[in-house]
Amino acid sequence: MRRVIAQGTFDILHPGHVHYLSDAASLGDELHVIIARGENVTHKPKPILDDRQRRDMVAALDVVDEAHLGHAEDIFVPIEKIDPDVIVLGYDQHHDEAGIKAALDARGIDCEVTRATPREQRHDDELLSTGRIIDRIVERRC
Ligand SMILES: Cc1cc2nc3c(=O)[nH]c(=O)nc-3n(C[C@H](O)[C@H](O)[C@H](O)COP(=O)(O)O)c2cc1C
Ligand SMILES: Nc1ncnc2c1ncn2[C@@H]1O[C@H](COP(=O)(O)OP(=O)(O)OP(=O)(O)O)[C@@H](O)[C@H]1O
Repeated sequence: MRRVIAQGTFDILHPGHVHYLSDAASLGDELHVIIARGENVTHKPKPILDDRQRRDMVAALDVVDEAHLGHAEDIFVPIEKIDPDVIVLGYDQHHDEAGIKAALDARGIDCEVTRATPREQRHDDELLSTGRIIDRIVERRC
């Protein structure tokens, strides 16, 4: 049984999220997804949807075996519990593979770190970013 971890904010789901999670699921037998706590999202505007709603929507996707709310202070706590064989970073995530791998090694967690592929736009007007969906809502409804 090869366990895989994917992670992210997942605020307002779109086909890019489904692509990332399907890509991650294809690398093993069981996909666990860690949902970032809103309080820890500091590199972009805070999510619109709360932690539990984002977790519940990710958990409802067919490719996902289990969705976990992230830890508030230590991102390695859920990883130690899940004990994955591979962690799949998103294609555009700011985390650096070597840095994560070194931190895992320092904690005695033996696991690969790899990166997912991007999903290209399939038709004009397809929105593959939560930020762009929010921009369009503001443009059309405000
Ligand atoms: C391996 C890994 C584990 C993570 N675990 C947690 C966690 O337990 N709690 C949390 O709030 N954020 C956690 N994060 C951070 C977020 O999931 C995410 O990296 C960050 O918010 C960027 O998400 P975005 O790609 O949706 O912008 C983790 C990140 C990585 C790379
Ligand atoms: N078009 C896409 N193709 C592949 N993966 C994607 C795509 N869009 C988002 N993801 C992945 O989904 C995960 C969660 O993404 P996130 O919640 O940051 O969504 P986002 O739409 O990129 O958000 P924002 O527009 O606010 O930056 C990340 O790992 C990201 O790389």
